[in-house]
Amino acid sequence: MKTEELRYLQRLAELYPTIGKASTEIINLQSILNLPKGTEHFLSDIHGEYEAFSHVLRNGSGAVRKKIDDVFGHTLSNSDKRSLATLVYYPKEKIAYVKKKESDMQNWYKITLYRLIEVCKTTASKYTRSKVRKALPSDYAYVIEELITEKAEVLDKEAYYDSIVDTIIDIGRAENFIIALAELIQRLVVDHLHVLGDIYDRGPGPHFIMDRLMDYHSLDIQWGNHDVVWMGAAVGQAACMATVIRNSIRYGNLDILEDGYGINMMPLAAFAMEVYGDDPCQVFEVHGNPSNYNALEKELSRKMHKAISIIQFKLEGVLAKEHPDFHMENRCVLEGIDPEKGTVQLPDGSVHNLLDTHFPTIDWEHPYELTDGEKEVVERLSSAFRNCEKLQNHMQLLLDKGGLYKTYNGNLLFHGSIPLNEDGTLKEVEIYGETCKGKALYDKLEAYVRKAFFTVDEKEKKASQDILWYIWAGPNSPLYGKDKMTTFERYFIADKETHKEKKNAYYHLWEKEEVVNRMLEEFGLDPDEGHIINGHVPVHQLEGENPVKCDGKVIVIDGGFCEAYRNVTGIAGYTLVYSSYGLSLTAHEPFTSAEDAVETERDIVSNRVAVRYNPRRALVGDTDNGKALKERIQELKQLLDAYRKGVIKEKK
Ligand SMILES: O=P(O)(O)OC[C@H]1O[C@](O)(COP(=O)(O)O)[C@@H](O)[C@@H]1O
Ligand SMILES: [Mn+2]
Repeated sequence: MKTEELRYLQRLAELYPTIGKASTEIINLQSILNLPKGTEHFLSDIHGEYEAFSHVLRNGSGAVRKKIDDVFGHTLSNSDKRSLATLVYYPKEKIAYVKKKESDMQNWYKITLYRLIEVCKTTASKYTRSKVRKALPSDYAYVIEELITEKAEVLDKEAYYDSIVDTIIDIGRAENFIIALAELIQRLVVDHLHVLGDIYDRGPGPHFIMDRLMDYHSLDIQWGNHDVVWMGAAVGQAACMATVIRNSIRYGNLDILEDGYGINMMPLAAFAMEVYGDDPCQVFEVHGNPSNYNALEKELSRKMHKAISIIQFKLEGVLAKEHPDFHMENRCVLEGIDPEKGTVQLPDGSVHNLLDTHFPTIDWEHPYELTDGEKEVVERLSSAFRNCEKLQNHMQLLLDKGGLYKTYNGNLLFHGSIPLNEDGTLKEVEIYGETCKGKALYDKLEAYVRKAFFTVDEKEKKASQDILWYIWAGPNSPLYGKDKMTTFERYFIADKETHKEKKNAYYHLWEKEEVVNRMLEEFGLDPDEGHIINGHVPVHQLEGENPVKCDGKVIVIDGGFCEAYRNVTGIAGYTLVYSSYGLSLTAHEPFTSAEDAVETERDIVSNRVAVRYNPRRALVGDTDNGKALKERIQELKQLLDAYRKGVIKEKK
């Protein structure tokens, strides 16, 4: 035996100091391998829609309802099953609703408790006892364990369960207990959550989503371009910060910054009032014209919207010039403005009339230079972002649980795309003088994201922070995946041709099997078994687009959590569930409200489409975790051998 091997086994022996202990662990691990694989749940492009997100987590994209169907089959009516499902999603609200109508609550409690216990039993049966125990609410851990574990030695099981349930009702704990069971079912139905990016922007509640993710039991996140621009804002990258503020104002969501994160917008408001006081700022209308704003607030929002947009265009011009290798010179738009004629010449040479010609802060000799007033706004806001504890905690979660991509149980997950050439080969991208492609490109960019937060070298910090802006909107950024971001054009030019953003080759080559196979192989995955799963581009269901590409090898799950994009998607998004039976895609109807969900008992799951059935039920042994467990078993067997051969001494 080599010395390193021996040293490793000696360390293992500290954890399993006897033949007995090592043997027990082998048996335990071996039994886990034979349990069904846990269910994975994939969500993407949540875009601040907290309520819809919360609903989908509660119902596991149909996984809860499927469990109820499995447990009760034809023994319960459809309407009873629907009621039970709603109770699992919204236990508190549903109980309150039932109380208004039901005359015999004692009886309802009893029936409901029995039904929930049955669902819990089946849901828990695919996990080890110790895993279930960890998921149990501490108040009721003991009782629930009693109720969901088969009691072989109790002769009159019915009487035993009856007495427990009756006691729960008698002592007035039925409601609490029902809530605890419902939440336990929600938790056990989904073993692991994947969030494929774009948690932030457009919708009103990204901070609530982050809070919920903070205490989610098992998760990973693939950063979206919108998440990365928030990371940029959090480290004080000024162009990213201006973008985040602009997006928040544009969607009438300043509350997120002010109330959610406690970032005071007064410096920007005061500046906007001073500089754009008489300017109606018509092209900076707030999206959706929020009804909760009064006329004055709307006017102020437009001024702030314009003020921060101009700041953003200036900062972007500076960055694009500073980093020619980013190839974002087409974002140097201000220099093309002819203030006299009221036109702009875009970097492609085309000239267009401007919809707004009032630029009081632009010095035409130096169009990208911030005025003193703008500088002060940027400095004060940047300090507020950098010092916001809650924002920093949320970003820390993105760093801890997230990355630019993930390989998990044979599948490749990322938010946007993989830069490709038209011939399907991986595209070489230059980052600060180094060219890389495919996985290496992803790895390099991810390292820069982390450096942006943690490096102490000032030069490296600035370079890394600027990369965050590149990832947000750069032409070869895998997360952005389009040739340019036409934000300026959308505000200032009527001609829609100038608004077009061309998607990179990935978005049509994803139908070509040999290209998809190559991408999977690039990330070390088996192309016969694996799938690529991504979000970022809304699936235009209304135009007949299918979220499943390349015969099921690529699955696109951005479908329209984002309300603003509902007119093209037509539905409220796709989510994916990967259980031991296979992969299934769920289409969701628009979510209205929790009250509506409780009253109408609607699942908002409009249909579930199988993408792939497993030929046999997948077991833990087939998963990545299973592979790790098998390795551990091998090591433990070597340890046993070492004990038996006397190479290592037992410590009794
Ligand atoms: O419609 P909005 O919110 O103004 O956003 C438009 C911008 O958002 C983007 O689509 C990026 O956001 P997504 O990552 O959600 O697609 C840009 O390509 C586009 O310029
Ligand atoms: Mn995106």
